[in-house]
Amino acid sequence: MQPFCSLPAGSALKPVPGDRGLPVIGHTLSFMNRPIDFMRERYDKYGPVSWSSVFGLHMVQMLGPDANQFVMLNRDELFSNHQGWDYFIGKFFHRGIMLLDFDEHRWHRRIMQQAFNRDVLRGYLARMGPHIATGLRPWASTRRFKALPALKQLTLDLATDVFMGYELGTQADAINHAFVDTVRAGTAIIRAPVPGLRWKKGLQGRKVLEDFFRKELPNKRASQESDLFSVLCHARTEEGHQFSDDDVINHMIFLMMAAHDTTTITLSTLFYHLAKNPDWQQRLREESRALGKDCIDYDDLASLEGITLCMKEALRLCAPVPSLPRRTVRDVSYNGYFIPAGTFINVVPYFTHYMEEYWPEPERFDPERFSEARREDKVHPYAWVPFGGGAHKCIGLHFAEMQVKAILHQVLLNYRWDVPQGYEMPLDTTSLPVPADGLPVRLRRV
Ligand code: HEM
Repeated sequence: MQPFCSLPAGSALKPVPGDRGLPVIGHTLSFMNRPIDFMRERYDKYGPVSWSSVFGLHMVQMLGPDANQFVMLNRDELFSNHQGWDYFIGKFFHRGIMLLDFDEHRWHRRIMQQAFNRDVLRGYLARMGPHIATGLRPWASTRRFKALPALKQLTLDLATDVFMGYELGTQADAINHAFVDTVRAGTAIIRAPVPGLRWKKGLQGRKVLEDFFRKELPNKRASQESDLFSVLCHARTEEGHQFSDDDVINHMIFLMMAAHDTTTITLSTLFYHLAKNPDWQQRLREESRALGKDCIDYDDLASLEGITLCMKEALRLCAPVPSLPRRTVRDVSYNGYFIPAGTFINVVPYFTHYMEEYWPEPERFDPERFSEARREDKVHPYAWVPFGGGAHKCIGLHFAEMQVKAILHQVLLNYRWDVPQGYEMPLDTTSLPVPADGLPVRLRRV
């Protein structure tokens, strides 16, 4: 064990325990390739607060619901989002709202909130229904169907309409690649622009996206439509605050990323578990049939109870944003430990969701654990945190619920799907967690 730092003279606090790991790469490979086992080992060895070297940084892991609450609520403004996320994705998503802090963040969030109020959400959902129907049609004739690429394509097509208000046409591939590259760049091990590697591709991706949004911006300023791009151009607080052109571009790039991969991951996790649990799949199908309509409306959302339970369980089993980085802006004392200003911190929803201390049989797909009769998530307000918490809590969580329900509803009405007996989905956790094999399923029309 190596102490993280020396203590201030006369301090009654303890130094954070931990160890660096291997020379140069530290614990990066374990952190990326087997995050839950790695965190469990650290937790069992050192407790909820420990340090290790990952991605070239000395990072303090603060594990478990209490630590989540302390860091995410951030009551005394001890933790900077900007300084945490900037190291990983700042080059690709700079000035995205998640990378802003404190007063400046609040200023942007108040404007952005208008793009996510109930009436605006209603408008987005109305746009989605017909696009989903069109997007699902070719699935039936796809040979060797894989859920991940199909869902990714569908959510991207939806985003281009709901977010931007038009079809991308021939530009679709370039924009899709640009997104994939910018997202993957965040977890590059070689953090320098070496041609062909993640970092460089991420920079190129950002440039493609910036040019695209800047070119389209004057049209959006001039018209007033119901898509998100247009809403952001016109959003105005009561005090008259509005986004500049640069703000709109930075927020659009961030929002497309924040919405796209997270929703795709949630849907593929649902696809997997519903394939393995045909009783649940059928229960949800019957619930959808009972609605008696092809496309759901906003007021139907609450009645799709089965999907609500399954979605919560999918988000528990595979948190699309597995860990949240922060950096201390002042010295912090937590649980008797001294954490100096300038320390990288990591809170880990992914690990929290597998802690058997809070979740009975954490590996098991058991949506009923969220039912009113059981409410296992109530064991601690920060035990189930797929959307984070505090000032930076996901602004798109209702959007995500709406989109997942709208898609799954139509999939259930049109298809049934399964996987071979004994199939276990391999997860690639080197960036955001996705099925490593694309999740091949056998799809049939119902
Ligand atoms: C299942 C889907 C989603 C999950 C699991 C998810 C998860 C998260 C998490 C964990 C955070 C907090 C990050 C932090 O504290 O550092 C966050 C923030 C954010 N999310 Fe989501 N998200 C999802 C969908 C969406 C969608 C659909 C949108 C937009 C349409 C969106 C937009 C945002 C934005 C803008 C932030 C930053 C908020 C702020 O800093 O004030 N997310 N999300």
